Amino acid sequence: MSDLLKQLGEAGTAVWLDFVDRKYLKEGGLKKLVAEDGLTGVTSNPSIFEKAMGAGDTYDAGFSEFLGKADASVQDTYEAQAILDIQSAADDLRPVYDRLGGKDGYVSLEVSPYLADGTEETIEEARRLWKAVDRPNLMVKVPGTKAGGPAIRQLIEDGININVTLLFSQEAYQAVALAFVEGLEARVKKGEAVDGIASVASFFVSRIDAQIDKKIDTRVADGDPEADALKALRGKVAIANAKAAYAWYEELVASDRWQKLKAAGAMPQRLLWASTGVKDKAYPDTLYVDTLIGPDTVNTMPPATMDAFRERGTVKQTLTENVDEARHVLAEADRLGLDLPGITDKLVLDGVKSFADAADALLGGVAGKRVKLLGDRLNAAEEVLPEALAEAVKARLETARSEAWSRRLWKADASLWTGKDEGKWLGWIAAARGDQVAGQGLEAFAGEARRFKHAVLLGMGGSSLGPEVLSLILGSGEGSPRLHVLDTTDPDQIAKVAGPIDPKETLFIVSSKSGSTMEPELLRAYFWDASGGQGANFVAVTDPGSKLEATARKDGYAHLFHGDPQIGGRYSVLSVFGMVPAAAIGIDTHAFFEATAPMVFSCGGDVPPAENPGFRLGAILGEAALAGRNKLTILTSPQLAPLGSWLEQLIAESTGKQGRGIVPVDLEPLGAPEDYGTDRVFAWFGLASEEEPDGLEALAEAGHPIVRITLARPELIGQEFFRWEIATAVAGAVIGIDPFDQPDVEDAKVATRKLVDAYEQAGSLEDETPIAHNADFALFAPGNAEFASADPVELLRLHFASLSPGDYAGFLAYLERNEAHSGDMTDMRLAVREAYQVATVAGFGPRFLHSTGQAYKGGPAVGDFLVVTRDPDPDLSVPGHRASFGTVQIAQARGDTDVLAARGQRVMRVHLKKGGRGLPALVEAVAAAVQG
Ligand SMILES: O=C(CO)[C@@H](O)[C@H](O)[C@H](O)[C@H](O)COP(=O)(O)O
Ligand SMILES: O=C[C@H](O)COP(=O)(O)O
Repeated sequence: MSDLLKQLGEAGTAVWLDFVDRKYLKEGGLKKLVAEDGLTGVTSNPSIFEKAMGAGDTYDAGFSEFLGKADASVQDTYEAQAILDIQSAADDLRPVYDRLGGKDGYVSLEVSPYLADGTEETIEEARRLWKAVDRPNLMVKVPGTKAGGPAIRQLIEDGININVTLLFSQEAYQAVALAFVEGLEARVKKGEAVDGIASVASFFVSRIDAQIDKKIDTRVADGDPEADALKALRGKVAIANAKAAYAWYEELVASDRWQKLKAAGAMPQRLLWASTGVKDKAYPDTLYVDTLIGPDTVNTMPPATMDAFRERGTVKQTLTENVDEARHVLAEADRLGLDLPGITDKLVLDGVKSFADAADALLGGVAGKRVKLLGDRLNAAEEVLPEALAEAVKARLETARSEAWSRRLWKADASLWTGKDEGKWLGWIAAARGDQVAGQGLEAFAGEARRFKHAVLLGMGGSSLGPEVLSLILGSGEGSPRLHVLDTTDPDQIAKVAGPIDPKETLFIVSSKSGSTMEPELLRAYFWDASGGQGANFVAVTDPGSKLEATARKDGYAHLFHGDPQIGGRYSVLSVFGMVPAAAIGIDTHAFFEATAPMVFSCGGDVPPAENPGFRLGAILGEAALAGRNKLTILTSPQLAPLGSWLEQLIAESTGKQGRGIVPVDLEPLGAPEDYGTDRVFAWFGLASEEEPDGLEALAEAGHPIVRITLARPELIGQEFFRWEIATAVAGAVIGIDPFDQPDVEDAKVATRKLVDAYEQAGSLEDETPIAHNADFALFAPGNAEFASADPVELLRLHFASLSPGDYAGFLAYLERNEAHSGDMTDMRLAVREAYQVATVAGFGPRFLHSTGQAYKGGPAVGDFLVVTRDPDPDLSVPGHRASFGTVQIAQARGDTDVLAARGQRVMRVHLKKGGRGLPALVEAVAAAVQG
């Protein structure tokens, strides 16, 4: 066997291997090279790990062992394996390191390429990797970018061995060489040792020729008059560039400045030739080794180059040979306008990008394997999309990958949306790991709550819908109270809850982020009075400093739980707003977060968009909306049905604004494919144990887009909270809106407030004149608009007749939310859907005002609304207020109807008459109207 590689090492160029792979290490490949070829080092980079881990199953055992220990992020899952490989390679090289007294025997591990622009992050990561690998013969690789320079200086000062990578130009090399010197000098100044600190400067070779040669070939083909001079430079510039760098190195180590450090024991930063596999097959495959041999250098070779050199390399001191000729080559390149500086600048950027791309591919691959290994610990999602949408989603995910959306979202980068204050609204990400509730004493509170028979939650929207989902899907624990959610001003509904409970045996949870929302304030006043002012039975959940906090303190509430001001209401279920009520009813919040964690990690900033379930879903929702499929139709198995109300608020309030966005459609019974227009996307939620309804598959077959989500058990519902929060934020980025504001909810609140204030003054609401009426109901139109007929059914017919494809019909009832009313609403929806094949939505007021109301007012102006009111009987008065609950409810209906009309929606109000047949009469009239 040839000993050319050994000779190469003896000639001063250390032989390093540019390759790592677990199987190779396990089979003793590296040890063999050390023994037979005098190998003294190893380098790795993101592309190398991508090749090693991306294909095959070598790493699967390692991944599953790691995932078995604890759930972990994709980055940690990958990194744990990379560190094991690097440690193993370092151990194989340890005898070399010991034998050479630390002069060689190193293994390199690169910091994340995503950090190439961040000095502080690079320093932090390098320190972390140094500690984690815990081997003296590790070199941490740091890119020699602008941000990398100061990091290198600091890390050398720390005493960490550094391999500076991605060096292409003389300037960049000289800058990092000086950073290295400065780092050592800083140590000397502090009286710290400088011996034993190793560094290499990785100067890339073949990539330069690949670019220069391409330029030369184009110009020659184009008949450049300097064709001969250009051709003479082919395959020469990269080597000349490397030789010039070495010449500068020689000057540096001869300088007084360096000699002082040398006297203190410092080792020089060797030049390492990287990218030494030839790219042009016309060149000898040992070109970038043969030509770059000289003292105190390193050549890191891919296996094929190493094999080639072993067979036919030439060992000769070439680096210091023909230096003048090298300078001439560089001068010629300059004279001929080949723009080496431009090329090297671009190569740095391309290099960072290509390592980032490799890291994306690697992390994407690991994410895929992780999903398989997690099995049903992670909720499944399966998508069936029509071709055009599938293409658009694919393209969006690729854009999102190259623009680093997942990392940017996790870093709260507002430029992902409209660049306003979005970055201040991402507290829900940390909350999903349980961070927001940690230390709030939920376990003790859960224990205390067991003395109550009932728990009544008073709150709206983000403060009520999440807790309702948790209580309806998971139920109360043994011995813990039952939860009743009151998010209404409807007197019947309030009485339904107030009637059966004994306030002394009831825990009241007053929940309002702002602490100033009207409904919970009125409900608080009502139940405070009913309880006889029992502070021990009340707890408050609110943001710090709110009006509710002041009330809770004044009235001696048993507990005050603070929310995070960086979490908007609809994103707050995994913070105290969801978890305090959950704890109160005996849900083990610790176990809940543990069950949620796999999705939080799957949706992590380190998981590229295509493999990231939250980003995938967000891309689907966003692209579908852009293509006119903006009605997200929620279908669920019976047990998961309560999720829809929470989802409605999240989607509608986050995306429905500026005339754009997604209108969620919940509780509309599943129909046949022809019942639906082309404006739908379907989301199905089911438990693995439940049967999927027939008909779902028919929708997919008919070309409707469907995402099917399956949970192994109900306790995994927290995963859907997080998946959909991420997806909604991403859809917002695709649609181009701020998913964290709700500009139109406020308008309805203002309109209501005006009416209620007027009532408090005058004792009555302003009179209105119906446009038509019959024995059962009267019809009102905003602004008392003129209508063509006085026949209510005819007016309803005209109202619905304006529906065209892509529109939707809405039924908004300011009534008790009960089964009978819900059933009647469903009947009206189905009648309209059957007649016009449009999407239909329904909501109970004022509950929907804090949820879908945003999209109805601010979203696409294609809604056709019927608002239903009645005079409550009996009404309920609110202690300390002139206006009763019933009056407030009517005021809310009238105020919102006016705002809807002002936003260009078609809207009519139907007032059910006292003594009439109620909602069934309207059901009949609607059926007659749409059939007529
Ligand atoms: O460690 C280093 C440099 O320190 C090497 O792994 C370096 O990244 C590689 O040699 C290059 O990335 C390979 O470049 P190329 O052959 O793909 O052009
Ligand atoms: O979703 C939010 C609702 O409008 C309620 O807001 P709040 O929690 O500040 O009372």
